[in-house]
Amino acid sequence: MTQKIAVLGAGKIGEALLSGMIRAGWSPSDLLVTTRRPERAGELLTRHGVTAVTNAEAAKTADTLILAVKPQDMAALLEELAPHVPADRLVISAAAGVPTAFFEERLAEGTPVVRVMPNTPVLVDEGMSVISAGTHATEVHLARTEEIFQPVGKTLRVPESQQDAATALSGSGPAYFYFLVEAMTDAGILLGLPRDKAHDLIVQAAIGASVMLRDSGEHPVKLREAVTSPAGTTINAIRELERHGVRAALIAALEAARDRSRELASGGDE
Ligand SMILES: NC(=O)C1=CN([C@@H]2O[C@H](COP(=O)(O)OP(=O)(O)OC[C@H]3O[C@@H](n4cnc5c(N)ncnc54)[C@H](O)[C@@H]3O)[C@@H](O)[C@H]2O)C=CC1
Ligand SMILES: O=C(O)[C@@H]1CCC=N1
Repeated sequence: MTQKIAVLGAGKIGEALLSGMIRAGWSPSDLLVTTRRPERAGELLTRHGVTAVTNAEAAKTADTLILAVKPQDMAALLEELAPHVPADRLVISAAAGVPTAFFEERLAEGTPVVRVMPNTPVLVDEGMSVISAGTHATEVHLARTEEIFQPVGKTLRVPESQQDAATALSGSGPAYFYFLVEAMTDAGILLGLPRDKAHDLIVQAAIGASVMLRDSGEHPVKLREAVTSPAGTTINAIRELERHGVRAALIAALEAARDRSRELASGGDE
């Protein structure tokens, strides 16, 4: 069997994965992409040297298919693919919400399906890809999936019942941090700093805090306490964050993301 990998629906996350696989040493000649628009196929060829084919050709020639279209487009893609996917192909879905059963019902009996929730930091090899096996996916299929996703960050296996929560925390997670940086940069403007300086200060605080969280082994409460001097500046800010219900807002926000992931289980409602 060929060892080709095809990314079907090479948009933001599909291209991020593609670039990661090339950085990790996959030869562009062993990779295929499918796109809806010919201009997009041209862009991917120029940027990554990867050839675009039709979905049917990808299904016939690649041993691993990574489906990276929107949940709302997944039913149509599967309808197009199903007649061409032999049951020995590994089908990996990166779509939010859509359960492995959705694919299994539409593909040949016995097709191994793995559900993965990556996030955009795969672009800088700092992604997190949360992985769950479908009914027919074995250790071999999970290991193959990890081989693809580990070079672009970390991987974590979870039972599929935890994927909607993982999507809310990890798939969407980077967006919350960008939102916070944006809001804190606005605060810097209010305090009279030029925007570029405010941005640099907040980004470096975020990087420093992230590295300490990752490398110190300390609980975040301990790290925050070390910043919070008695009768100092930080505690005044923390009091305002608590007064404005930021903790509750974050809990509600992630719950809403989890709920949307659940709604997308049937391929979404557009
Ligand atoms: N953007 C993100 O941070 C993450 C996205 N995802 C998932 O990845 C999937 C894609 O999301 P994005 O990359 O953000 O969306 P996107 O809209 O950038 O990419 C989807 C691509 O699929 C193409 N497409 C649609 N139908 C097609 C078909 N039948 N054949 C070939 N190409 C087709 C579209 O033209 C588009 O380029 C979604 O299911 C999303 O839930 C998962 C984790 C993170
Ligand atoms: O917003 C979304 O639906 C996708 C899935 C996780 C991150 N982006």
